[in-house]
Amino acid sequence: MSEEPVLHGPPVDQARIEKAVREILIAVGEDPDRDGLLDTPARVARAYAEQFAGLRQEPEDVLTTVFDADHDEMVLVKDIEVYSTCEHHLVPFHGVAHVGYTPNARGQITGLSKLARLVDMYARRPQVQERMTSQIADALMNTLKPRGVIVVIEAEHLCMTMRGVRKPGARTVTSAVRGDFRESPSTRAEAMSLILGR
Ligand SMILES: Nc1nc2c(ncn2[C@@H]2O[C@H](COP(=O)(O)OP(=O)(O)OP(=O)(O)O)[C@@H](O)[C@H]2O)c(=O)[nH]1
Ligand SMILES: [Zn+2]
Repeated sequence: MSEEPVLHGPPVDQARIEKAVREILIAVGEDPDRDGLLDTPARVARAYAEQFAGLRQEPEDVLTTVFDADHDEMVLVKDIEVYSTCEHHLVPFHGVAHVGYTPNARGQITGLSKLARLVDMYARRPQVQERMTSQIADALMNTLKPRGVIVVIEAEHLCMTMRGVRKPGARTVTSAVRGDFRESPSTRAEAMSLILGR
């Protein structure tokens, strides 16, 4: 489905972002009134409204479809492309997320796309990778009540590549395991081998 996401709370204050971006341009020694930069503050405001839309969404807005199915074994969606914004430098980090769960005894499952939507929702906030990983796992546990959840995110942080320590290619891997993935080493090992077996 391509429906517009439900957003809660006041809309992004675009005028305020525009004012701030103009100030930043002046502060770095640019002329915000030159031709190429005239529309930049408004563009950044629109881009931020999109990049941070997840601040005004909750998991229930995204995990809208729950089916009863006769399947109570692992479901895993691999290689969900993820773009987020590092909350320390406001530059992107990007990579892939792998999200798996074991349905509960009733065999309750959700639409596969909803797992990717959940990743997107948390990615569209100022983030650190560790928190985003746990938030996705906890949201799935709370809404779908599965027997367990595993979330693994592999990402490259532009704050580590384009600036600062400058280590292009360094990838950060984070994982969050809940329920049977935490308790049972064999369940976790099965998921990890499916995730790593490309
Ligand atoms: N744990 C964690 N750290 C992150 C993430 N994104 C960025 N960082 C780190 O946040 C840290 C911020 O460190 P500071 O020393 O406060 O900032 P800084 O002077 O800009 O640090 P450098 O990046 O080392 O130049 C850096 O080490 C970043 O690599 C993330 O998702 N998780
Ligand atoms: Zn950063």
